[in-house]
Amino acid sequence: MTTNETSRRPAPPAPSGGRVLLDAAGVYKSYGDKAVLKGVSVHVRQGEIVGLVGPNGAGKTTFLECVEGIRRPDSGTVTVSGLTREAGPAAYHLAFGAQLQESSLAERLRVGEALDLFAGFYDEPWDPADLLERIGLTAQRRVFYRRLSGGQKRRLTLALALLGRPPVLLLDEPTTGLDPHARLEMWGVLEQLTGSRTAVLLATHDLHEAQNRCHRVYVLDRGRIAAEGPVGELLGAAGLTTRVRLPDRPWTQEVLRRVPGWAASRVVAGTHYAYGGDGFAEKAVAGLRAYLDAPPRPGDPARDDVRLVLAALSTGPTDLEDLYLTRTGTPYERD
Ligand SMILES: Nc1ncnc2c1ncn2[C@@H]1O[C@H](COP(=O)(O)OP(=O)(O)OP(=O)(O)O)[C@@H](O)[C@H]1O
Repeated sequence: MTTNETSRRPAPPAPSGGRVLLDAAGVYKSYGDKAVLKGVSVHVRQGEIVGLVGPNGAGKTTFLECVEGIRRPDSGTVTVSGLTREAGPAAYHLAFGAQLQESSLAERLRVGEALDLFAGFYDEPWDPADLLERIGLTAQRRVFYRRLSGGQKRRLTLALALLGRPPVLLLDEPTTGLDPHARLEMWGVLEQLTGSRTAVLLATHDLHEAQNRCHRVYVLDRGRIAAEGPVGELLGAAGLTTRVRLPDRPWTQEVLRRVPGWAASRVVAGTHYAYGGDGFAEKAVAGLRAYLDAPPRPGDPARDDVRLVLAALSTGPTDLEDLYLTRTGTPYERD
């Protein structure tokens, strides 16, 4: 009657004991009278890949731009590799490599020329030919920038961010627009190149990547950090280890919140997602079946409707998407 969904893939173990290479504390930023960052604190250690996730407009790019020195925070401190922007642009920009959400190069610059040009900014750059090989763009070495596909452009801008062998890497949606092969290659390159040396902070909308590839995540919502930590720990601490997915009805919220272990619900496009701790799914299904077996009482949902809901119901372990749905946006509300 009900479907059991696939199991959760564990997040990689976090490296321990690395130095904090990126330390942002209490960052506030407004555009005019619109407060976008409201006291954001984020740190990333050497060897850590940390995800920054959150809805459109949450402030992820603004935060990265504050770290990159493109924007000046109204208050708060940002230290990258022990430096603040007061060190001056030349010194500060050597402390990190950045791939912006959108960037573009001269249209008639060839891939190889771009790498040679940017390599000139650093004392000990990555060997451009080696980097091209690792990033999978050797065949495009003589191709004009304007002739590259969107995914190839993303790879090139990642290569440019890596060129100075930076201790900190800041990436704004690095895999957006990449096909599945290119995504895997990008992650392979990142994990291989960063090793235990680099601290990586990346903003992404791909929650599965954030969960499977990042040691920790920060969930940013409307300018505030709504959750922070390794995904598995966050789900356990919030009592959100089990998900029940079913069609939403006028009665579902009332019924489910009485089930022992219920922690949260969201309704998205007519589907009700209810979350709870271990064993919640079995209790929720048993609670619904009880309506079919017991004598009907006034106010109970119609049996036929309960049958339909049970037939469409599925259960499974939660993942970052569930944490995201319960920690961002507006809480459960009936229309
Ligand atoms: N230069 C600007 N001037 C005024 N408002 C801005 C500016 N840049 C961004 N904003 C606003 O600040 C808020 C946060 O934007 P930001 O781009 O940081 O969010 P985001 O989390 O990166 O979003 P997305 O996931 O859509 O990329 C949005 O409401 C946006 O409209």
